[in-house]
Amino acid sequence: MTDTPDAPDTAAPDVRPGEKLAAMRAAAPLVQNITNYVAMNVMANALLAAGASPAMVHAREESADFAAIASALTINIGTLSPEWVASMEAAAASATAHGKPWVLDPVAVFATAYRAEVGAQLAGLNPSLIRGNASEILALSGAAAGGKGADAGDAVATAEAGARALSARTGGIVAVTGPVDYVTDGTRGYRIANGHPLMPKVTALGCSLTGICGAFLAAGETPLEDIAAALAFYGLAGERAAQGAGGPGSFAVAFIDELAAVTPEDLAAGARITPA
Ligand SMILES: Nc1ncnc2c1ncn2[C@@H]1O[C@H](COP(=O)(O)OP(=O)(O)OP(=O)(O)O)[C@@H](O)[C@H]1O
Ligand SMILES: Cc1ncsc1CCO
Ligand SMILES: [Mg+2]
Repeated sequence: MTDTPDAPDTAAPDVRPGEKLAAMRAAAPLVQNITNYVAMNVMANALLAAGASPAMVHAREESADFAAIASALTINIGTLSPEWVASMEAAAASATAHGKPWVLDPVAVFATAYRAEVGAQLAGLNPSLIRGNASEILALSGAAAGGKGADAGDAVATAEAGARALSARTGGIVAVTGPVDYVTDGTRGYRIANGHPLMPKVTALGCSLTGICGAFLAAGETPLEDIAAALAFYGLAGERAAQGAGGPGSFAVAFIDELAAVTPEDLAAGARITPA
C-alpha cells in the first residue's frame, strides 16, 4: 500500500492522476499560448486557477524567443490570419528546437480550405499533442467530418481510429474530447469518462483545456498518462462546478473556482480513466 494520493487498484493504475496534478502545481509551468481572441481571457484564467502561469504571446517578432523560455507552447487556429500563421510556425519550430512540448488545437479545421491547409502544415511540425473535438480530429486525420464551426458534430468513438492514425503520422499524442474523451500514442490509449454536458455550452473551454494539457506536459514525464490525468482533472472540475450551477453563466464562474479547488486526493478518487 501507499500513502500517495493515488490508490494502486484503479482501472488505470499507471496514470496516477493525483500525483500528476500535484507535480503540475509544484512546477507552476510557464505556458505560452498563441490562441484565438475568444479564448484568451478564459484560457488565461483557467491556467491560473489550475496552478500554471499563462502568457498570451503571439507577435511574429517574439513568438520564437518566448517559446525558448516557456515550459510549454500551445497553438490554436480559432481566429486565424496569415501574420499569425508565420508566428505559429516560428514558435513551434523554436519549441521543438529547445525540447519544449507544444500542443496544437485545430479549431474548426474542417470548415475552410485555409484552415485545412494551416492545420495540416502545423500538424507536420511534430506537435507533442494534438487536442481537438471529434470532428476536428476526424478532419485532420483525412476523414469526412460533420462539425459546425467550433462545435463538434461527430461522436468521439468515430474518431478513435483516426486519432491513432494521426498519432502514428505526427509521432505525438492525440486527444479527442467530448462526452467521453480518448487519448492515444498510436498504440496505447485511455478513455476518460469525466465531464459534464454544460462544458460545451461555454465557449473556449476546449481551448482552455488545451492550455491545461500544455501545463501537464511541461511538468510530466510520461506524456500519454500526463494527458489522461489532465483530461480527468478538467472533467472532474466540470462535474463539481455543475452541482448547483443555474446554467452556462454561473457554471463558467464555478468551473474556474473548481479548477483551483480540486485537490490531488479529489482527483485520485474522482478520475474515471480506463485503458482503451
Ligand atoms: N457532452 C459532454 N459531456 C461531458 N463532458 C463534455 C461533453 N462535451 C464536452 N465535454 C468536455 O468538455 C471539455 C472540452 O471539450 P470539447 O470537446 O467541448 O472541446 P472543443 O469542442 O474544442 O471546445 P471549444 O472549441 O468550444 O473550446 C472536455 O473536458 C470534454 O471532456
Ligand atoms: C467561437 C469561436 N470562434 C472561433 S474560435 C472560437 C472559440 C471556441 O473554439
Ligand atoms: Mg475547440
